[in-house]
Amino acid sequence: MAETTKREDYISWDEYFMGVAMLSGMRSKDPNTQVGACIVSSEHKILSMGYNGFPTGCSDDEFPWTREGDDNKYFYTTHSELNAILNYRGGSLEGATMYVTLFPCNECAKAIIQAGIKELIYADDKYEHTMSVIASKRMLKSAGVKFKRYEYTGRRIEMTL
Ligand SMILES: Nc1ccn([C@H]2C[C@H](O)[C@@H](COP(=O)(O)O)O2)c(=O)n1
Ligand SMILES: [Zn+2]
Repeated sequence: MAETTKREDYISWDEYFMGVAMLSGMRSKDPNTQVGACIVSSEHKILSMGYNGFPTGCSDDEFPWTREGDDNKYFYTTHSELNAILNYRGGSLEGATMYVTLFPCNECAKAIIQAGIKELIYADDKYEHTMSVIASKRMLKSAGVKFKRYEYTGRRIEMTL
C-alpha cells in the first residue's frame, strides 16, 4: 500500500548545500586540493556554484599544477569562492549565504564581503594557521560576516551515475 505520510529521512538544508559544494569541488582538476562553493539565498534557493581552477581559456593541460617553482598553479588558479561569486549572473548577492568546503583565503574574504554575502558555512579549515586565513577571519569578523563550521551528521550519500 502507498505511504500516506511524508518521509522523515530527507537531507537537511545544510547537508543539501554542503553536499552541492562538495560535488562542485569534485570538478576541480587540482591534484592536491579540490574546493567547492555554493551560494544560497535567504529563501534557500541556490544562486551559484564554483570550484577552483584556471580561468576560461587557460588550458588545464597546458598551465602548471605544481605547487612549487617559478611557474606554479598559484599564479593561475581562481579559487572556488571567487568563481562562485563571478559565476552569478543574476544581480546582487546581498544577504546570501556561502557554503564552502575549505575556509576562504584573504583574497576571497574581500570578494565575499564586497559581494554582500552575510554568512559563511565551511567544512574544513586546514590552513587555519596561515596568515591568509588569519587575515581572512579578521576581515570577515570586522565586516560582520558570520561564519561557522559545518557540523558533519555522519550521513552517507551514495550515487550511481
Ligand atoms: N579557500 C580556498 C583555498 C584554496 N583554494 C584553492 C587554490 C588551489 O587551487 C588549492 C589549494 O592548493 P594547495 O595549496 O592546498 O595545494 O585550492 C580555494 O579554491 N579556496
Ligand atoms: Zn581564496
